Order: sequence, then C-alpha cells, then structure tokens
Amino acid sequence: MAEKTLNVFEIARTQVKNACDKLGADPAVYEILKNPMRVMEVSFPVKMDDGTTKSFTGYRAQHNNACGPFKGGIRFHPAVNIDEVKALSTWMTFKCGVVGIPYGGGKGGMAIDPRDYSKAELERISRGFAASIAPIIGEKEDIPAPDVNTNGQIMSWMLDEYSKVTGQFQPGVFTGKPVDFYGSLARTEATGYGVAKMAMLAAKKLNLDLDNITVALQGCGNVGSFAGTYIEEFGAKVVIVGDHTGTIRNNKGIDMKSLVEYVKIHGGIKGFSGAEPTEENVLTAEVDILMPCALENQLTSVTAKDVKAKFICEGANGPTTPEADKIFFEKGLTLVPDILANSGGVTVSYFEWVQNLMRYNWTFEEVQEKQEKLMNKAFEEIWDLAKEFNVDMRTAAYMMSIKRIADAMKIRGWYTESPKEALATE
Ligand SMILES: NC(=O)C1=CN([C@@H]2O[C@H](COP(=O)(O)OP(=O)(O)OC[C@H]3O[C@@H](n4cnc5c(N)ncnc54)[C@H](O)[C@@H]3O)[C@@H](O)[C@H]2O)C=CC1
Ligand SMILES: O=C(O)CCC(=O)C(=O)O
Repeated sequence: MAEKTLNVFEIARTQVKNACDKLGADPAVYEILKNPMRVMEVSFPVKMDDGTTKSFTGYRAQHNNACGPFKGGIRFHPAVNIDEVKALSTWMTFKCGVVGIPYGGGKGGMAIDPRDYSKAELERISRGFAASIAPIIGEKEDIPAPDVNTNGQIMSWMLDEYSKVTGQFQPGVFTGKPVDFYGSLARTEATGYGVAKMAMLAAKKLNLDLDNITVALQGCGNVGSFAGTYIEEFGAKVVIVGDHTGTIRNNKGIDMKSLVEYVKIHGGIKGFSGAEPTEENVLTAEVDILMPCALENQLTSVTAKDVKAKFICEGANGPTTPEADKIFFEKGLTLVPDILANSGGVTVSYFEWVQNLMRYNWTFEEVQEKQEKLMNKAFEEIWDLAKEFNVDMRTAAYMMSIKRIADAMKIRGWYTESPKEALATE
C-alpha cells in the first residue's frame, strides 16, 4: 500500500491516534493531543554582509506542557515548514514521556541552509530568531536545544541574545551549549550514545551474535557520528555509511573516528579514503542493524519491502512512515522507535538544565550513567509492553508515554474520564 501522506504532522497524529486506540484512552486524550497548544510564526530582518537586508521566517511549536515546560530543538534546514515543526514538537512530547522526564514537547525551525551564509550572518540570523521567540521561551516555560544544522555555538548566541532581550541571565533556557559555557559533559555524545546502547539491547534480545554485528548508518552528523562511533566501540562493524554527499562501503569496517574527523573538515563523507564509494542504497544494505540518523520519511512502503537488516534502530526523528511500520511488523522485523532510541539527547539536555538550575556540574561518567539508567528502563518497559499487547515497539512506546501524559492532564483537570464522572464530582 502506498503512503496515505508524507506530511509528517499527519503521520505524527496517526501514530498518536493508533496508540490512543490500542490503549483505550478516553477520546478527550487524543482530542487534546492532536494539536500543538501554540505555534508561533515570526519574521525578522537581518543585515547581510553586503549591506542588503533580508527578511527571515521561523517557527516555534509548543505541543503540550502537561508534564512540564516545553522542550525540543531548533532546526535550520531548507525543508523546514510549519507542519514539520508541529510534527517534531508532537514527537518531543511523547519522547519526554517515554523516559519520564518532567517536560512537554516543543520544536522550532527556520527554512534556511546555514551553508549559504557567512559565520557573521549566521550569528545575526540566530540572534534574530532568539529575540523573536523570546516572548514565549524561558527557563521554566520552553527550553530549546540543537537539532539538524544547529549546534552549541548557535545555542550560545541565542542564549546571549535572550539575556539581552530579557535583561536576565538564565543559562537553562537553552541546552546543548558548549561545556565551557554552561553545557553538560556527555550532551554532545548523548543522542548517538543512546542510539548505540538501544541497538545493542535489541541485538541481545534478538539473540544476535554480538561478536559479528554489522551496521548500516544513514547520516554522519551529531547523531550518526556518535551512534556509529559508540556501536563500533561496543564491538560492531559499521560497513556502509550514507549522507547527503554519497554512500561509502568497507566490508572490513569503516574506522568511525577517522570518518568523523574527515566529515568535520569536508562537511560530508564523500572522498573519505578509508572506504569505497558505492551506488548501493544504505537503507536496503544486507546488515544486522540499520540505523537511519538523518531525516524523515526515509523508510517508506517502497524501501521497506527491500530492507534486509535484522532490525532497525531509529536515530532520526520520523524516518519511517506508518505504511513502512506495517510492513516491518508483518515481516516480524523489530524497530526501535525514534522516541525511545534517540531520547538520549533530550535526557542529557534535562541533566544539563538541572545542573544549570543548581549551578553545579556532574562528571561525564555520572551523566552517562544517569542517561543509561533512564533509557534502559524505558527500553525494558516498552519491549515488554509490545509483547503483552502484540504491537510494534513504536505503538508500545506511545502507549506508555500517552498513559503518563493523560494521567497528568487528568490530574490537572484538563479532562474528566467521562461526562458521568464530571457530574459525580459536581
Ligand atoms: N542532535 C540531537 O541531539 C538530536 C537529533 N535528532 C534527530 O536526528 C537526526 C539527525 O540530527 P543531527 O545529527 O543532529 O543533525 P546534523 O545536522 O548534525 O546531521 C544531519 C545528517 O543528515 C545527513 N543528511 C541530510 N540530508 C540527507 C539525505 N538526503 N540523505 C542522507 N543523509 C542526509 C547529513 O549529511 C548529516 O550527516 C534528525 O532527525 C534530528 O531531528 C534526534 C534527537 C536528538
Ligand atoms: O535536547 C533537546 O532538548 C531536544 C533534542 C531534540 O530536538 C530531539 O530529541 O529531537
């Protein structure tokens, strides 16, 4: 069956609806969760290096804050649009619920390619965006972080601008900052580390031969580079990597540390001498683990049929369509979903925020240990729930998370179980 839609907001809603139905949730729960609570669109002027002025547009979506302040990254990518930001904010709500951290979901973005601008222009654009969304963000309201094409430097410019606009220094209003400027040790590594850890847990559950695991990796940015480096450290061989510049293969295993250094200098994997260029599709390579760590809608009904990996562990947000999920479930192919597999980033952002509020720093090991504890617990719970309800891990993850969020919404009085219950309390 071909895709009903590739609109990621529609896809996010389908995922939430499916899980609400499986859970037998009160209709009010989906009614509340189907839309973000607030979406802000901003436009602001920026002076370019050549003296001209250009207007930029950006978005910040705040999906749900029943469990705590909105939380989620800011993306700079030409494909950003309002529906994508709404979808990404929706996924953040359920991701925070999966690991049980006290946040709701938010996400922001601008449809730009940062490579089109000088560093000085990028700084002015980042500052302009931060100043424009300043009225709705805050250390206790909405806490942005890096996502695709944004990083610690951009978070630092935004924090500095926010401080100027509000006249207050609140380092916890942005996370993913550099360690030398109120960042947390182990945040940069966190998302990829978590993806690799979740993949190894799944490999054990599926009784794979842990000494001979092969991996296909899509994306070699923040998430992909650490997912690949850590899984190599855990004993696996990354044999094929693809990114926006091409695909490379080395059956003996690609040396991930060298590849990551190469990407830092060259901006992509193309031309890396430790592997051969290939025309293969990284998503359908014959490997044990497929780790999509790039963008949405990569695994569709077309590609899903040809996936040969023994299981999938999603580093990216939304790389799989509902139709592809169905194909995987029918094939008996396990998929560790984004809202669990890549939850390490927001988990360590939470630890960064806690350290900021306390003005205290934990060691690298302390942070990673705390991350692992939360994620391992979530993995085990979701694994068991999927078996109990005979559903895929994505549905189980949403079911677990929706239950937590629904409980918080009910206690807050956002809905009552049924009209009868409402009358009984009058
Ligand atoms: N950075 C973080 O902490 C988190 C990121 N994510 C998600 O992980 C994914 C990747 O994010 P980051 O690594 O932070 O971004 P990034 O900007 O550091 O890297 C993006 C990667 O995707 C690749 N890519 C872009 N277009 C592609 C294409 N058409 N085909 C193949 N590869 C392509 C790029 O070459 C690059 O390697 C996104 O879905 C993001 O939302 C999820 C959780 C946290
Ligand atoms: O670190 C964070 O707060 C959010 C990371 C993020 O944007 C994501 O998990 O998709």
